[in-house]
Amino acid sequence: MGEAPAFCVDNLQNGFSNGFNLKSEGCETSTNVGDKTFVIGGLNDGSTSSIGVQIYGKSTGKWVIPTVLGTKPKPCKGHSAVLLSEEQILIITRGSTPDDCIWFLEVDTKYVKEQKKVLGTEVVAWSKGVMGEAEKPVVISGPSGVGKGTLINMLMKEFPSMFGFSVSHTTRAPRDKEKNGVHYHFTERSVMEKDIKDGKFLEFASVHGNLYGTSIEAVEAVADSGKRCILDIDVQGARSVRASSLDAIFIFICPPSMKELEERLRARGTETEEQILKRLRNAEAEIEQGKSRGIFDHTLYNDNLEECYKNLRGLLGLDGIAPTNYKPSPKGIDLPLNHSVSKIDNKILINCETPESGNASKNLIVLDVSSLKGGAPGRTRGLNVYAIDSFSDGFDGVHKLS
Ligand SMILES: Nc1ncnc2c1ncn2[C@@H]1O[C@H](COP(=O)(O)OP(=O)(O)OP(=O)(O)O)[C@@H](O)[C@H]1O
Ligand SMILES: Nc1nc2c(ncn2[C@@H]2O[C@H](COP(=O)(O)O)[C@@H](O)[C@H]2O)c(=O)[nH]1
Repeated sequence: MGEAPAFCVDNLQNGFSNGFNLKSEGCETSTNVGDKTFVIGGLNDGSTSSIGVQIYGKSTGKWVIPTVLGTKPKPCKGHSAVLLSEEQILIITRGSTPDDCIWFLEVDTKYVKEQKKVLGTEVVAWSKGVMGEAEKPVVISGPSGVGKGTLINMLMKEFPSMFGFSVSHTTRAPRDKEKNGVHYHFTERSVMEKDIKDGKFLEFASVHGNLYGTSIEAVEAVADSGKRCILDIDVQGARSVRASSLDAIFIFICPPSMKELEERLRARGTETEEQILKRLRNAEAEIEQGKSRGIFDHTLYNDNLEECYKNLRGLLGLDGIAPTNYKPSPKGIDLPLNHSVSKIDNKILINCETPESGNASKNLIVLDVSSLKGGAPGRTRGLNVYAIDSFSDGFDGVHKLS
């Protein structure tokens, strides 16, 4: 802390960043946000550069290396940075795949502010941009044995290309037939506690004597596959996610009675007598919290399984949708290496040059950021992209890319 970073460009204090907070040449950019300058970029190995973040305090005259949360962009051939608001910087990477070129660096969002308090350091958070109106994640909660897993399996079986499961971490021992990385990431408590401390979890809770948690990576992996994320978490976890910026639908599954819940837990045969009694004791409090206001958008009673599943399908807007007709949303934009970036209101204009028979023909890609949703931890949804073709030879037409 305090020393200028190795990749620092000259003259930062003398106006390195231009008046539009936009710079697209070289392997690093600098963006002014309030009295801080965010220098993004880094060490260049000749062909690609890895994206690091350093903060220069204009009033303190000191450099700070922040805690960086979320998965950062892969090494690329440079990037452009555009200040969207006092909260976030849009990063467009060069030489990346179409699904990996639009990123957001959150510098002062609600999530970043909270994490600054928790971690006691400067914090920034990466969130990848997702094209189009990706559907909200679905949080399913309810007492142990109520049938959450059964209902989720039915959804995933009927709509395999639509839903993806957020694989949680847990310190509990695997049951017969449970596979590491599929049902859970089974982990040591000390490892999980360190990862929690390092900000890798969207939420975590102590449930029935073990630690359970949803990693940011688990949710991002599903979003990256173009699928709608389903989380199976307890009520404490649901409350934490509700307080986060993950804009989700929250559904509480309620048993028809405690007697029926006990019978289901016993019939499942996966817990010892002591564990069954502990889960039943906890169930009463969970049901009470589940019914209280403020966490859940919907409650479904799982008495008859088929009926409950039909209601769940209805809630998620799946009635009348043929599973085979579902196509994951478009993945991204194919940007040429040479492009320049500018901003007008909520539109980011990307000028792409393609040399054709001696004449440079230009295409303009318009990135509409007026309807962004979600953000770190997780993905930023709602990016819309339009292309305007060959405007050097005259207007050729507009077409929507997402
Ligand atoms: N409507 C239902 N009627 C009868 N049995 C059911 C019903 N729904 C689920 N079950 C059965 O109840 C048992 C518990 O279901 P499941 O494992 O899906 O619960 P869960 O809520 O995911 O539990 P946990 O939170 O412990 O993972 C399973 O054996 C399942 O087959
Ligand atoms: N807060 C969280 N709760 C979770 C998560 N993953 C699962 N769970 C909940 O734990 C109980 C017990 O699950 P089991 O597999 O041991 O029967 C159940 O209510 C789950 O919903 C998580 O990541 N975070």
